[in-house]
Amino acid sequence: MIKAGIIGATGYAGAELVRLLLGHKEVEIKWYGSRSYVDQAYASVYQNMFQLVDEKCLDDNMEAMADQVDVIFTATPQGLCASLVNENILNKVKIIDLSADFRIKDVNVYEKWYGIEHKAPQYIEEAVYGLCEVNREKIKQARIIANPGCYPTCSFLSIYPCVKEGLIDPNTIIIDAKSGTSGAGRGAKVDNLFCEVNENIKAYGVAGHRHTPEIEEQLSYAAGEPVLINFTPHLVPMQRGILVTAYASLKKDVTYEEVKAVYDKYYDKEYFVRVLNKDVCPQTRWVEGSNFVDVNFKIDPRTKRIIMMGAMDNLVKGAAGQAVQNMNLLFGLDEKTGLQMAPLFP
Ligand SMILES: NC(=O)C1=CN([C@@H]2O[C@H](COP(=O)(O)OP(=O)(O)OC[C@H]3O[C@@H](n4cnc5c(N)ncnc54)[C@H](OP(=O)(O)O)[C@@H]3O)[C@@H](O)[C@H]2O)C=CC1
Ligand SMILES: CC(=O)N[C@@H](CCC(=O)OP(=O)(O)O)C(=O)O
Repeated sequence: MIKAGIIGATGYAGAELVRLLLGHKEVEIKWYGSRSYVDQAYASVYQNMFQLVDEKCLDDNMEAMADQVDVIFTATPQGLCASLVNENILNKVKIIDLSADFRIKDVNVYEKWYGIEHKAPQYIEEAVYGLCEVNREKIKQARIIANPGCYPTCSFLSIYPCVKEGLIDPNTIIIDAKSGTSGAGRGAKVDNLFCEVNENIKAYGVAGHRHTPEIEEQLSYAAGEPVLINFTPHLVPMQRGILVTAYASLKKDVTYEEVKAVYDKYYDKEYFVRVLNKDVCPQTRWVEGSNFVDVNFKIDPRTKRIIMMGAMDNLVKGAAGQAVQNMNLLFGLDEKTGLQMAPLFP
């Protein structure tokens, strides 16, 4: 059995990790880490875990945790994982960080966009960006996994084949994305109150959202050249789900069949990326609660642009599910272990 500890088990991403790991036949959760609920029963914080989890919440002592577990998930605010990790810990356990601390290779870019000092820049280079569909082999050898951001996962996987095969001019990419409010976490914020969110849709972080450099960096690797994008997220009155609609100029005339062949080349063997049938648009409801990303595209011959679309559950493939997928790779398990649940509907 793999022994797991979660720092931030009481947040939304952490709670989703608990749900997924309870259903994983090779994992035992040994440490439910919290900041505000230390010594309180985990099931008193999340009543869905009544009679399923008997343990109490513990603190965020990563050193002590590292003596008791094989893998530590950090589902905590930006900066916390970097402030805790050290060589002694990394010699004992694998770290899967759901925050952005190790996603961006240039520490100056991280510090500029996140507005905080990076406390462990010495580990940025060795950390592996945990997008399994792209970095599978590197992930297997890693000590630290930088679990990708939710918007970056959905955006990148929707666009990746077109960039990788040079079908589009990557510097014309515009990404319009929408997220349910669980993406903002459980912490109380006025912007996320029911009256602010319900019956409303709003853009935020326009021309400045912190996921912009993460998406640009990954697209740059795929394109083999620096890529600049426009990225606009929107908050929508749903609990879960991310929908991405991305636009880019085609470099040449292409047919549906040619582009479909490109998507199939990258995703035919990828269980968690479903390329939908012609003219079917991804919808968040058809991936909810699952680790699937549904993608598709439509060519607009009038404007010579292509519209690339993706839908995903921000808490599953966008966070906890992807973290479990990474853990499976790290421990030599079938990548799908514990993640083969069908999407939830209605
Ligand atoms: N929500 C999402 O869809 C996604 C989130 N993520 C990332 O996952 C991480 C967690 O996000 P999310 O679950 O939404 O956030 P939440 O606000 O819901 O949860 C934050 C968690 O971190 C704990 N925490 C906060 N401050 C500290 C601290 N100083 N020391 C120890 N623990 C602390 C909280 O503990 P307590 O509650 O006990 O105070 C809580 O368990 C973030 O880095 C986020 O970017 C990534 C992809 C998607
Ligand atoms: C709706 C909402 O607020 N979403 C969050 C993104 C989700 C998240 O927690 O970010 P990571 O994926 O980088 O960890 C945001 O815009 O900051």
